[in-house]
Amino acid sequence: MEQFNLLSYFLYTYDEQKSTPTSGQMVNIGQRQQVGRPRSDRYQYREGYKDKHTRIIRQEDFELVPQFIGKWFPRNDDPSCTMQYQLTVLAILKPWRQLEDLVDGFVTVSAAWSAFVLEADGSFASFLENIQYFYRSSEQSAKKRAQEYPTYAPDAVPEHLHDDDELTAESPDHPFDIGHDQQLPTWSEEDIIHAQEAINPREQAYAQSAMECAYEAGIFARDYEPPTGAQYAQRCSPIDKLLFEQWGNTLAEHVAEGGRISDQPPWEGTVEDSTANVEMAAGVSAEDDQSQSPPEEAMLRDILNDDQRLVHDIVINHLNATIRLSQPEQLLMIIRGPGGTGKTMLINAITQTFKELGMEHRLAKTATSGVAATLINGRTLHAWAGLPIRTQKNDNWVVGSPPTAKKRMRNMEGVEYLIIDEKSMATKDMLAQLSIIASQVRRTLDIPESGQYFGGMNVILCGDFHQFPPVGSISNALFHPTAISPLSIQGKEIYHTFDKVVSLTKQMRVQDEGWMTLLERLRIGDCTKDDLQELNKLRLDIPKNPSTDFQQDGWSDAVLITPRNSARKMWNSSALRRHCTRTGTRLCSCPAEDMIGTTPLATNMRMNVASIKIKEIGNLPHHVEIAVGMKAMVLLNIATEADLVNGTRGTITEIVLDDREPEPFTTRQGVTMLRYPPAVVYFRPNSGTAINLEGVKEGILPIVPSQSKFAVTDENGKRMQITRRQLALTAGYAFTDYKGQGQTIEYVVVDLEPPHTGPKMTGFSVYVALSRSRGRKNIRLLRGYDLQLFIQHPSADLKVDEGRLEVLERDTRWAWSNGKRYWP
Ligand SMILES: Nc1ncnc2c1ncn2[C@@H]1O[C@H](COP(=O)(O)OP(=O)(O)OP(=O)(O)O)[C@@H](O)[C@H]1O
Repeated sequence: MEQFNLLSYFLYTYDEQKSTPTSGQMVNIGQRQQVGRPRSDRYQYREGYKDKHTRIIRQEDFELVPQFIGKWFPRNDDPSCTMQYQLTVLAILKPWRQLEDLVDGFVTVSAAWSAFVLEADGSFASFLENIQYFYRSSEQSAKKRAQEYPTYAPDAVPEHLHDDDELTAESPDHPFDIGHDQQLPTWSEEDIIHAQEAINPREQAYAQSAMECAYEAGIFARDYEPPTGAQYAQRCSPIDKLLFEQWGNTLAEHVAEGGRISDQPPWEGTVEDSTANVEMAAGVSAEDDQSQSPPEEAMLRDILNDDQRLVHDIVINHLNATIRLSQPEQLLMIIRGPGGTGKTMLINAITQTFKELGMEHRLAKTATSGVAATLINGRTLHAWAGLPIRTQKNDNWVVGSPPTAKKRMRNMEGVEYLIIDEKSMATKDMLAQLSIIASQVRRTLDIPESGQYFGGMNVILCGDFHQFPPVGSISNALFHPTAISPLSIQGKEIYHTFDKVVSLTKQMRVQDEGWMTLLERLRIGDCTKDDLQELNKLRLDIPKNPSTDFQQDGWSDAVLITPRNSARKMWNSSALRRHCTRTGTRLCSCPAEDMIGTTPLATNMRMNVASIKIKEIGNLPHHVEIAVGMKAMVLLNIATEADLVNGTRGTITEIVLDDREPEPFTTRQGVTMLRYPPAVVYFRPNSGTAINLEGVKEGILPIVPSQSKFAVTDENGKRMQITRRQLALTAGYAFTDYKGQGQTIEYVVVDLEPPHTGPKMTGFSVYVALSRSRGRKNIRLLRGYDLQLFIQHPSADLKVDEGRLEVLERDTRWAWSNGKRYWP
């Protein structure tokens, strides 16, 4: 074995404990008998090393493929890394025990290398050839790409490769021609795109198998060729561009300023999908769907069910006492209720009554997420109260920076009632911070000291603890008993002072009784055998189930809810190609525009950026694919007040290209590769919009590229600040379960297959995903699921807290129904 090199040592030998009988042998006590393969050769380790082990040479027909972890091997034609190349190859192919054996008495590495090359056998040459093959292939594809698409990456292919000569095995880059002076770029455009799109193989496998189910079910064809003859979008003029930028700034101000623009009919925000282009499926008539659009003049309180009405009346009764200056005791109330029981509708009804009484300035509506805030025409709690995103030791978040302090004063002035929706995502820390900030601001506003939490402000927590818990850890959730930091201890105390509790129980979204009871049991992990059979009937991957016609209106644009981004991306990509093929529209790929100051990034820097996580570059993707008429979703809070927030869904109605855009190039796959993000895309949000910009059609909002700034270290270790411009948009045919929270979806395909990587699925995520539809007619399961999530409660701690809330609710209802109206 002395002559084994590192590669052959690992490929052809393995380690085993001396006492274990080897495979291929059968040992009989008494009479030793050998059956099967002959015994393998064994070698002792050197004295002092692994005494109880032997090294065994593998049987001849045993095949292993080596996988080298780490960066690619250095190339043989780059003089700057010749020594590294030679040492790497020697380390792998030359037998050695100590590192100095690599040079074997020679003075220089290059002399040791030459001596070794002279004696090396054929396998050595093919090993080197394989290393170099990678570089040759990479250059070939870069060259091909440059020919196909000259404007896309003019700097990616060096001048000398633009000639027509094919590189062959006899070309100057033969493995033994070391040291000629070709200076090639380290990365090709292909490498950069690979790095940008790099995805964990297990994630990829998860997504790929989701797509296989979709192909089998007839949701997508395996190949689509978007039409290349379709009309190109127009370029804008430099003057138009200024106007678009102005629009972008006007919208952006509505995040920073927080000023209301106009009043939106409250019910508009409760409707998930624009049904304008989507015909109702058989059996669900437009009349059935009246719940979505109450008549214009109706007072929403008139259509509330009994539970909704009880909450409404408790709050308004308190308001009336406040108006009469009766100084009612502080209202700290919890509204509970499974998804679809009308919490959002109730908040909108309460708002309407506040308005009717001329008291809207006394009410602030917030939610823990942007989408939930939009649905109630409110703000995120963080933005409204100026809550710190991350608290650091010396961070003076209580007083806040001057702009934050000013914003808090403006938002809280006059407010006596605060609604916080989506309480499942609120944390104990958040509640404590809010209480401290509100008390501090109210003191500044000269509101008499009450010694109460939130400075005496009335607070209503609304939502369903069975939906997503806070980002990070479930132990931060309000219901969870863990409280270690002073803030969370205080938050827990505050949460426990909420004493008025009402649950909404009547299901208003789901119209299918059987599905409703199944969801009720699923919520508490109490599904029966029949429930599971019922679920199986909805699975698309069970051949005996009746097939669903995915060409039919409604189903033809069904939305996927999946736990993983990888599956979301692949589904969106296919759905977008299907859209372009169906409608004859052009598919454009828009790259992000990255600059250092006014200079575009060099190739190596682009490669550095490609490998950074998208979250660290402001959530603006490397590429965005768009087409006119496509369903899209907004990725950032572009304009909270204009309902353009992270998760807003809508349709792209028009694309206008950047004025610098060169003649667009279309790939063989039918994708038009743009050089810059478009100057503007016009977007029609499904939930309507409260703002109308001059020069823009009603109901449409212009989206201009968003900007993010981030830092990257260059080859010399210097930090460089990069500005990225990109559309904060993605296709909206699939989204993650997290983004599904709070939405009603007309036709939905749900993927519950346990992911292979990352956080596990929970009872919460399964419940959120399955409770988006109105019934079994409109929902399908893409494939299997983890049974456990259906038969065990999602959280024992939640169960305990629910017991406590039930007692409070009994008291609340008893007092109310016995004529005690709480407040004078
Ligand atoms: N009293 C009512 N009369 C008619 N329709 C209603 C009523 N309450 C709610 N709805 C309708 O029921 C559907 C679900 O209501 P809503 O979105 O308010 O529920 P939710 O409890 O907020 O759901 P989630 O927890 O999933 O966000 C909506 O389409 C809404 O318009």
